[in-house]
Amino acid sequence: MSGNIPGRSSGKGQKANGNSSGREGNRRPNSGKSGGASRSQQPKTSARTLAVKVLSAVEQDGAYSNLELNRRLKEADLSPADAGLATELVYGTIARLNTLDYFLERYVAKGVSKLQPWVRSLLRISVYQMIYLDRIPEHAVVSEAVNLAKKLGHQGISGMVNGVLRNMIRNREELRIPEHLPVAERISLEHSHPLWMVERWIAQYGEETAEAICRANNEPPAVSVRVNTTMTTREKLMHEMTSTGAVVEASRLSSDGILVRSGGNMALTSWYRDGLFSVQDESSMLVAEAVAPEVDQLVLDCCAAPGGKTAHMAEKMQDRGRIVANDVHAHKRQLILDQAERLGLTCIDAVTGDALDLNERYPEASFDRILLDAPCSGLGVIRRKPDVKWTKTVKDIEDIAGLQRELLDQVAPLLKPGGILVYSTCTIEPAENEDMVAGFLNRHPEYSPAEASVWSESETVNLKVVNGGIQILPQYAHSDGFFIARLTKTAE
Ligand SMILES: C[S@@+](CC[C@H](N)C(=O)[O-])C[C@H]1O[C@@H](n2cnc3c(N)ncnc32)[C@H](O)[C@@H]1O
Repeated sequence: MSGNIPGRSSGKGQKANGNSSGREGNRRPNSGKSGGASRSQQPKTSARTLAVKVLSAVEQDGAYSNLELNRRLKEADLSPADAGLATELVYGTIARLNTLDYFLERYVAKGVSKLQPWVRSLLRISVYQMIYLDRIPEHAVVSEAVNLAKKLGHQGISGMVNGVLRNMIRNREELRIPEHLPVAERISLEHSHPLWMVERWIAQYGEETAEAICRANNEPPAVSVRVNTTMTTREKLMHEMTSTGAVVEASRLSSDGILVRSGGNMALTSWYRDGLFSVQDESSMLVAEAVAPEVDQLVLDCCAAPGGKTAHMAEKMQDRGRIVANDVHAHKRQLILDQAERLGLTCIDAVTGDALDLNERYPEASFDRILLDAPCSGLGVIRRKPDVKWTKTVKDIEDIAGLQRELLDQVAPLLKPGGILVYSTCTIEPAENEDMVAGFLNRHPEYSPAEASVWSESETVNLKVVNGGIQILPQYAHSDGFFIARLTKTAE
């Protein structure tokens, strides 16, 4: 027998029903002051019922877990603690899916895949609580599951659920990953990632780094905010936050970033409403730092929505100059405009169109800076979006790399000689990152890596810069996995 399955640190040792979702950041729903003004009557549903319904909809209807969860939380009017538990159960169960099924498979006579989706979800959330949330007593897990099975199904199903869970508790010693598995299989089960992904990362990064990536992907993401430097300074804002009891520290990655160790849901604060900051991951803040736009410059943001990095660049330009913020989806234009308005930024011109056609809309050598924050496989943000692990395929990576290559080629002529082109992704896949940039530099001899001094202010100084690019892995600074390359066009 090998060692215990690593538990989620956020879940261990907290009070039952504590708001422990741990997955903070911009997707955490209904935490902080939420919960509804009047909960004098019984809530319409329980945390576990809600979690089962969300997970079943994700599996059966292909619903997005965050959207489905937010929608149901809004309808349900749960207490903040129960909303936190429902959130933890949904994201935790998705994050640990293959490991939970591995254990369940031995105890479900007809096989996990033959169960009705809601029964499968109920068993999964129950085993998740047993293994990863030791604050909830096992007898409570079983009785909650049995009651829920009676409510949603019938006597036969509740009997089966009772039998499976009690049997697992009786044989708790067996809820371990066996020793002597091939290394990729062990990592896949211990850290709950698909085998193909683990094998791919071992081939690309080696065993030790691949395991560290997988381990980091199960950590709760940190909460960080980016100061709107057109309105205040990091020091002033940190001082204000601290004076209200929040625990904050300066980001060591970005000079505009603040890490919020505790302080509730930042998106519900008056500072956020008044535009003093935006909620953003630290790695992602480094993208605008790499662009380093200057006052009065003309900047093109090719794939801009929802506009986080556009706004950061506008702040860096002290809102002077012009940023063309383009996105292919018409409905996302409003997201960019809303951000700009909240942050009091007026230099952003939000436009709709395919970035592959930008070179038909603008003359060659128009822009001082170009940002291509490309659509990507998203394998750097698994902590925030665990579904990505189970939905992405090798084919998706190949397809998106094809689009990235075309996008780069199409926007390249639009940069002025001497200008800066930044290419970034929130993935850790070399085919979309360093290999993509190496290929681009081969096809475009007019481009070369730009000087890398922009990185020297931050902790990224220790990262290897290859072809003008840095690869941040999620375990380096406990921020999102990101790739950022900074290229320049020579005069000819
Ligand atoms: C990684 S996100 C950009 C995030 C954004 N830079 C930010 O910081 O908020 C990629 C964006 O590319 C857009 N997109 C995808 N394909 C595109 C295309 N062919 N042309 C323009 N935008 C595209 C998507 O709608 C998505 O909003």
